[in-house]
Amino acid sequence: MVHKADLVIIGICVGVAFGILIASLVFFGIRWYKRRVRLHHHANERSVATLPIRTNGLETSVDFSASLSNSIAIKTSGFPATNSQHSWWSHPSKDHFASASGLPRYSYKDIQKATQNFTTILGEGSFGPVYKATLPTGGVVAVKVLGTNSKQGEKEFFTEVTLLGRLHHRNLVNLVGYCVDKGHRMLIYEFMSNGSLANLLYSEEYILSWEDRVQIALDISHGVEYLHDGAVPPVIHRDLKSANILLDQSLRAKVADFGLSKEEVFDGRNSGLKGTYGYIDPMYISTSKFTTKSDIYSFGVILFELITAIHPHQNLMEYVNLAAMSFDGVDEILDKKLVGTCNLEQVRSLAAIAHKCIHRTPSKRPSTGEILHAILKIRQRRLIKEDTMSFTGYDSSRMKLVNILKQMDPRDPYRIDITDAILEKLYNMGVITTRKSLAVCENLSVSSFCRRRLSTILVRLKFAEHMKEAVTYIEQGHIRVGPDTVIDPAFLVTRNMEDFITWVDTSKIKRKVLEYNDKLDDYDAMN
Ligand SMILES: Nc1ncnc2c1ncn2[C@@H]1O[C@H](COP(=O)(O)OP(=O)(O)OP(=O)(O)O)[C@@H](O)[C@H]1O
Repeated sequence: MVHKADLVIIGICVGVAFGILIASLVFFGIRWYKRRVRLHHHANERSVATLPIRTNGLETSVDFSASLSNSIAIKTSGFPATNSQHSWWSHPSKDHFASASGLPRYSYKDIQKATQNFTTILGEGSFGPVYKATLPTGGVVAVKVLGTNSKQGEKEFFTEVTLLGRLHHRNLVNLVGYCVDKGHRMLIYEFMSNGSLANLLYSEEYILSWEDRVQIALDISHGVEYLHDGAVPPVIHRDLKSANILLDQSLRAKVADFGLSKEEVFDGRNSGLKGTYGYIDPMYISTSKFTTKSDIYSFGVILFELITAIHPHQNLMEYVNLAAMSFDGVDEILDKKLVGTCNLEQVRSLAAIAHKCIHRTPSKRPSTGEILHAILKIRQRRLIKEDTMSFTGYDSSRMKLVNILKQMDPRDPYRIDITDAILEKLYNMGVITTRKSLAVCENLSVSSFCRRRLSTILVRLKFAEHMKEAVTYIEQGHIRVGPDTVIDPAFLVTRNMEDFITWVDTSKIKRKVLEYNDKLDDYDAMN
């Protein structure tokens, strides 16, 4: 009996102890849970559980806690320490470590001071002005101020902060902080001292060398490859263009403005399209489906810009399509600042890659990895060192001329008739739109591409007009234009109009050219 009572007491004690244990677990569990909820709530600042980010063209939601842990993991591996950014500012705001993105958050006052009360404007984009900000430590950043009353802007703002907190690559323009204060929203980026690729490419004064351009193409492909294949989930840029490629002090290129949901393109009505005209994949226009291959199309357009320095808004594609009609057509549309300074074989190889990128069928366009590999091969390929005149270009141009001349009637004593035959040929090729003489061709209303191509041909043909037994002499490697004058055939294939004119001015040939032009005028008068 006693034995039984002992057992009951022991049972009760064990039960009570077990109860206390369970109660403690529940108590601490609830405390832990509440703490987590508080932290989570704090992380979302305004009790927003998820924020939309754009991935692969689809709206999706990112769990903040996951995004936070991701951003921290990324930052510790590749991003300059957040603490060092903290020390850039004299009085960082209290909650400068924004948990949403893992990026530091700064006060309006901080930025106002760093931008000298917003007087250091760098430029203005569709989201608002961008200012240069100098930090107390001397560090420089770029501050993009988003429009205060733009609803879209607010969404972009959170989208970008969240997304950029997770993304990091040396060929992306990194977000280094942000500001939400008194209704102001700003994105703080690393400063790119050489501005945009578009600015440099289209500047009158600046010359981007061929080597720089190949390196820029490589840098862009690295950045886009990271977005497409390195980021999880993958990111489609949606607005790749030369204005969104920024260059640092060593001219290394970084992709900017990714992760932004762009405004619709305005074309007089609601287009529903996003991106920038001239860079938009035609397949996206017809299907409204935006994929990584649409980015590849835009990248192809940038590659053609690098080769030609022709802006997509200035009929770049028209030039490209016409140039595609012959193997070396791209030589004719090569940026004139590069003529004689680069290897034409490399130019053609890069153009071939660009052509693949703009293939009509998206699935036939290469991946960024493939593009990267192909550009690397161009750079690494051992090519014969050439001086200012590329022999590849020289030979092919010379052959072209020889072929044109060969197709003329060599028995014809009158050069004027030869000219006419050439015109006929150019007319049939679609290079010129009317069969007038060469002398007036320059004034014809031909497309700008044709004019450029025509001027090249004109330079060559004007010489041809003064040749005696032109074909024979060209084939022998020199040209006799009179009893005493032999022209270096290199001038026949020069693609630099200015060099040609200078040379003509200082040579005996000038008189001949003038005589020839007079003859043509007479010929025109007769017809
Ligand atoms: N991180 C940066 N460093 C230096 N300059 C910058 C930086 N970011 C933007 N800029 C400059 O600020 C200007 C505006 O840039 P922003 O990205 O807002 O517009 P955009 O790309 O030119 O046009 P859009 O917004 O229509 O795409 C441009 O001249 C750009 O070169």
